[in-house]
Formats: sequence, C-alpha cells, structure tokens
Amino acid sequence: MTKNLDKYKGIIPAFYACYDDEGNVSPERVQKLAKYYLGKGVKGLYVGGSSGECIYQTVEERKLVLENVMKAVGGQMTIIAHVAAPSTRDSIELAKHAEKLGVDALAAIPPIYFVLPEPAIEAYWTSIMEATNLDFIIYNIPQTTGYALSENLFKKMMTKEQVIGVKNSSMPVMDINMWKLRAPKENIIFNGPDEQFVGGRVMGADAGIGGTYGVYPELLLEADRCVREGELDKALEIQLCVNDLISQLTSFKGNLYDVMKLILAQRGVAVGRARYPLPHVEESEMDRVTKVRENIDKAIEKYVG
Ligand SMILES: CC(=O)N[C@@H]([C@@H](O)[C@H](O)[C@H](O)CO)[C@@H](O)CC(=O)C(=O)O
Repeated sequence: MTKNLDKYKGIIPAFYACYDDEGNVSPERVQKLAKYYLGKGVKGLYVGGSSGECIYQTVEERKLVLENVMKAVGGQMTIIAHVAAPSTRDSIELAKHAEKLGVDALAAIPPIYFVLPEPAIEAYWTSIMEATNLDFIIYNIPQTTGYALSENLFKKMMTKEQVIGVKNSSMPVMDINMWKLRAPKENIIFNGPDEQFVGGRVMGADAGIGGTYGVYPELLLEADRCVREGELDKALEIQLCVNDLISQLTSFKGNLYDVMKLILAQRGVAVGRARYPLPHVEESEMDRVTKVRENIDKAIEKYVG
C-alpha cells in the first residue's frame, strides 16, 4: 500500500508541556497552544517529546495532553505522538491510546536510562509498532539516550511496513544523508537539531521537527520555503540568525524550555513554567527574556515581514 508521506513534509514544532499556575497539566492551555500553531500555518505537531517534558510526566498526564491537542486541532494538522516511556508496557499503553485518538504517527526514542543492547532496542521499537497500525518513526538522539542508531538496525526496521523513517537529532548532518541514501524504500527523514535545519534539508531531510520552532515558527517556515524554492542564500541567512537566537535562548540559568515558555507568555499564550528538575529562569534574568523576545520579533520582521 502506498503511504501518504506528504503530510509529514514541512515544519513540525515539538509541542511544549502546558501547565497551569500550580504546575498541573492544563487542558485549556494545551488547546490554546495547539490552536496558536494551527494559526501559524505549520504542517503539524510533535507531541510528548523532550520539549513536551515527557520524562517528567505520568502516563495519565501524557494522555491528557494528547487528548486535548486532538480536541483542538485533530484532523486539521499532522500529529505525531512520541510514546516512549521507561517501560515497554507504558509505551504500548500510550501508543494504543494515541491510535484511538486518531493521530497520524508514533515516534519513540530507544529505551530510557539503561543503554540496552541493540536487539533489546529493536524489540522495544517493534513491540510499540506492533501494538497499533500507525506509521512509526524511529527517533535517533544519541546525545541524550546514549545509543546511536546503526545502519544495520535502521535497515532492519525499515523493512517493516509501518516504519516510515527517522527523526534524526544526532549532530552530524551526514547521518541524515546516510538514512536518505540507504533507506530501502520511500521514506521520510526529519531534521532534529534546529541549529542545522537548512543543512539537514539540503542533505536530504524532508522535514523538520524542532524544540525551538515553537517561539519562531515563522522563521522556520520561511527557511523551509527558501530551501524548496532554491533561495539558499536567504535560507542560510535565516539559519545563522536562528543559531544566534538559540545561543541567546540557551544563555540563561533557567532551562531552554522555561525561557521559551516565558516568551510565549509574553505573546499572550501562557503555558506555565518548566517542570522541576528543569531549572527556572531567575527573577534577575526576566528583563533579558524580554530582550530575546524582542530580538525574535525583529528577526521575524526582517525575514518574513
Ligand atoms: C536535544 C533536543 O531537545 N533536541 C531538540 C532540538 O530541537 C533542540 O531543542 C534544538 O536544536 C536546540 O538545541 C529536538 O531534536 C528534539 C525535540 O525537540 C523533542 O523531542 O521534543
């Protein structure tokens, strides 16, 4: 059966965890943020990943988030649910729940905490995949999981009908090129590191899923358009600007996600703060958050208008 992979091609922000002022998952805020991105014209949302603070949430909280994303924008944009959890059992429960809600695809990092041997990783991904009929995306992020996807496991996984490709967050752009060239069938490769979105796209990525897209989707949408239409000078200019903004976003004592949530709040989309142990931005840094937000606004004005 031919799959519709076009629905994944484009800019897909990694959805942030939305909490109320007490730090509980807020269904209203989840819906508001999802609609905010729908209004920005992005292709889809990647829900429950690192940016969604998945490892700090219970299975029930993760279900609540996805339910409310689907309530707000389901059927109107592509939804990829990241379902990896410490146990295979919980991952399967999340996968089945996501399928019932009607998401487009599942994604999963390798097993969390212990760096297990490759056959265990294969068994983990396969168990999640076989629990549903959904498209499945392998998530390669060696810097946080300790496991770098091998060509051998990639090829084995790609023989399975449901496996459509890789969200590649390893730093070498060449990895993207390798998945693209060595895939035994039509596939979709997502660029992971926002710092190399343009590089990843030029080297074969069909799309991007990113943690910082959420505070400037306009810039990524424009960079993506430039790549598609061969305006590579402008694409590179936007990439350098994004990289400068990422340096600013990561220059706080508070965690990147906390910084980005404060920026969204300044835009009228309050989503709470990052969940501890992720460190919060300090009071003394708040003025600088505003400065970074202004710099983002200026960049959007400059490159998108
Ligand atoms: C390690 C990490 O979180 N990487 C991010 C990047 O988008 C990252 O936030 C960005 O490149 C800034 O460093 C994504 O690849 C992953 C991601 O956003 C997610 O799983 O939610």
